[in-house]
Amino acid sequence: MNILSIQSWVSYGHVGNASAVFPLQRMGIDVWAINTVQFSNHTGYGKWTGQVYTGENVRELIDGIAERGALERCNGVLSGYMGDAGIGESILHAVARVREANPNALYCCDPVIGDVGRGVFVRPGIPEFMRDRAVAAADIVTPNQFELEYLSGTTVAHTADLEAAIAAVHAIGPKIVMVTSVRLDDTPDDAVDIVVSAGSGLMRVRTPLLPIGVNGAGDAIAALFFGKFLQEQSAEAALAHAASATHGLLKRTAEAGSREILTVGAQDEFVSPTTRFSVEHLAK
Ligand SMILES: Nc1ncnc2c1ncn2[C@@H]1O[C@H](COP(=O)(O)OP(=O)(O)O)[C@@H](O)[C@H]1O
Ligand SMILES: Cc1ncc(COP(=O)(O)O)c(C=O)c1O
Repeated sequence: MNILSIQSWVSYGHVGNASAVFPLQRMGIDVWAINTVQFSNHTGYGKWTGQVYTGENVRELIDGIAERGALERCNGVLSGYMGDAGIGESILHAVARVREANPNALYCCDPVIGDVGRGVFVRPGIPEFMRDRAVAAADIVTPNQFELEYLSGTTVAHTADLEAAIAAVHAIGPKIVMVTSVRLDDTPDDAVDIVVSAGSGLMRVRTPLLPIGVNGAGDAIAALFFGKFLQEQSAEAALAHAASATHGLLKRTAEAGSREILTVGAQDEFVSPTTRFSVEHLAK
């Protein structure tokens, strides 16, 4: 199994490819990583050093891999934090080239735009590119609740709003939608939900809310979901695994009092999560 993963790189800590690549490798998946930026650390610290790559930089790596004749063995493309809107076209170029070489390959787009606490944290043009181009090309999308509201142009407070917003995203193209960090008006104060729609009703995993705020969990959960989906061809199995593994990772991170997620220290969670949460099928 091979995944082409196009997202950010940080030297210190774990977001983007530095959060996604190792969990996938630990699951036995080979990852061909292309970095959209190389930063010292994630932008949640407020300060960082490093470079944002151009669309051309990203494109030449894709074309270089294609020249090796490898794309027919690529099972999926995963994209995340873009750095600059100009990189978007190169990601779609990658998706087109991979689909040409392997018509069964899937594209999973994590539409990294922002979150409830920080608002939009990407450069101008990226939110619009995600909404108008990337999501339309994707088979699977993994927005958090804030990003779901942006993509659907709606506000999500009740279950009916969530259903309508997810339906609006399906209408753009993706057959599978995973919404992370779902907190509705009836969500218990001590819980956080992950909701997946794969065509026939909503599936939900509810986990305890931990007393931490970290970056990179969204990148990990998208990778875990996509990897498991490609391995098992089951959205339910992918949801159960991704939610359980991410919870295990964050529980260990909270216990250690770490500002960075314990991608290496908690690696067993990516294979055998300590607590396996079950999937509920929500009634219509
Ligand atoms: N404080 C927390 N307590 C429990 N789970 C969390 C917490 N923060 C994140 N998670 C888990 O990680 C998932 C992804 O995190 P999220 O913050 O939504 O990612 P993103 O980076 O895309 O905003 C959430 O759906 C949830 O399962
Ligand atoms: C460089 C970089 N990549 C990716 C992300 C996305 O992180 P998260 O998984 O928390 O959405 C961030 C968020 O700050 C970032 O700074």
